[in-house]
Amino acid sequence: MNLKIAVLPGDGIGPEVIAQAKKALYAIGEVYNHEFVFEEALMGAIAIDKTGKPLPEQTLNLCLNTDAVLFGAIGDPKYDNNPNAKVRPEQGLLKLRKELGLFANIRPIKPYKSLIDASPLKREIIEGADFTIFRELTGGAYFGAKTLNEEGTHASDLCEYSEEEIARIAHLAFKSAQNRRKKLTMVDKANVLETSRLWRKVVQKVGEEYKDVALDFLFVDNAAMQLILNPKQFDVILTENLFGDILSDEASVITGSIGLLASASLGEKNALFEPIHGSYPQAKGKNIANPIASILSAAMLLEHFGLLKEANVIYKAIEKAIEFKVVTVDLKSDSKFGTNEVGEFVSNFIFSKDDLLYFNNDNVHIGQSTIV
Ligand SMILES: NC(=O)c1ccc[n+]([C@@H]2O[C@H](COP(=O)([O-])OP(=O)(O)OC[C@H]3O[C@@H](n4cnc5c(N)ncnc54)[C@H](O)[C@@H]3O)[C@@H](O)[C@H]2O)c1
Ligand SMILES: CC(C)[C@H](C(=O)O)[C@@H](O)C(=O)O
Ligand SMILES: [Mg+2]
Repeated sequence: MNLKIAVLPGDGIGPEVIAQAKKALYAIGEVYNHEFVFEEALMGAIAIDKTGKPLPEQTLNLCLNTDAVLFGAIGDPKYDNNPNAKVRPEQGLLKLRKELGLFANIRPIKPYKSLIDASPLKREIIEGADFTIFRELTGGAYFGAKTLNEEGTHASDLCEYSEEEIARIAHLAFKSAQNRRKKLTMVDKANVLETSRLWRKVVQKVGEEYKDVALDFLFVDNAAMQLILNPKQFDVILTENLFGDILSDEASVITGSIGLLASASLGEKNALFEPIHGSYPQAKGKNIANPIASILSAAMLLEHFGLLKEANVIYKAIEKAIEFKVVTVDLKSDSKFGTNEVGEFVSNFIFSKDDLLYFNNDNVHIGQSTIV
């Protein structure tokens, strides 16, 4: 298969983790005879520094005219700590999501067996948890009208949703539930918010077309608690933009690190793949950021194009990296391995075609060669 992939490394740890995802895709291309053509472009704080804009036209045009986008992370403390900044890195990402029509952000959450103890939650609570969050990505308070009065003393963010915006992601979430354990939990704040009541009404109506899926509802405050108390109860969670953002960071704790969580952002025509974490500026340039979320985002990209065998090789490589403890310090505080070594392990695993992997003397070997 030939795929043109726009790569937006972004800020902070973005370039380091995306380099590892690219390595994995390159190895897949070589081993399975696919041609992946990568083209890099600017977005975020780095784009503001170089062009004055967080999403330059050139980047947007590239993303609109490509098969898929692989995105790292954006954001920089110089903007986070300055509420008066009018131009901000995050505007680039939001504009890109809107322009590409990426209304559904899919965030799978499943702890790895050998990492159960990396989570601060008890084994019996998280073992067997396996769910996916469908987060609406182009509506809600993120995109509604924003105001700030002249004195700078009063501000507002309008939260708006239309029936159509809710229905299109609801269909995707129900279809996903049909292929899983057939349960969909809609999370909202329908006891307070008008938009949430519209969500409930529309989701109930859409649900009539998916009678084999059990639909239930949770208020978001309770959902935040249930995620930690009993995450096994969830199969597919469907929610609006802001709640999905917050709940998915919370859910990452179940897996042991936010550095493990990947996502796919899908629209009618375009697709973007991104880790759920941010630019983690404290780790920039230190070779300590976990690249697994980005590598798994690349695997989701392959899956999106029907390259299931190839995606599974990456999933297996990550499982092996975790099993052999070739992981970054977020997962093992005394680890001697960094971002690059995890990425090397994964690409070596792909090139080795799963050939006799073993561990001795603190090194991982494939066949006769030492790979980390
Ligand atoms: N999609 C995105 O680009 C995105 C997402 C979230 C935040 N941000 C931006 O990132 C900047 C920092 O935000 P933040 O500190 O709230 O969130 P963050 O996700 O960057 O980091 C929060 C914490 O998560 C952990 N973490 C994150 N990524 C990790 C990784 N790959 N490996 C290991 N640990 C990791 C670290 O402990 C870190 O302190 C801000 O400017 C914010 O706007 C961007
Ligand atoms: C950086 C920010 C705009 C973004 C969001 O809130 O959507 C991030 O937190 C995410 O989860 O992708
Ligand atoms: Mg977020």
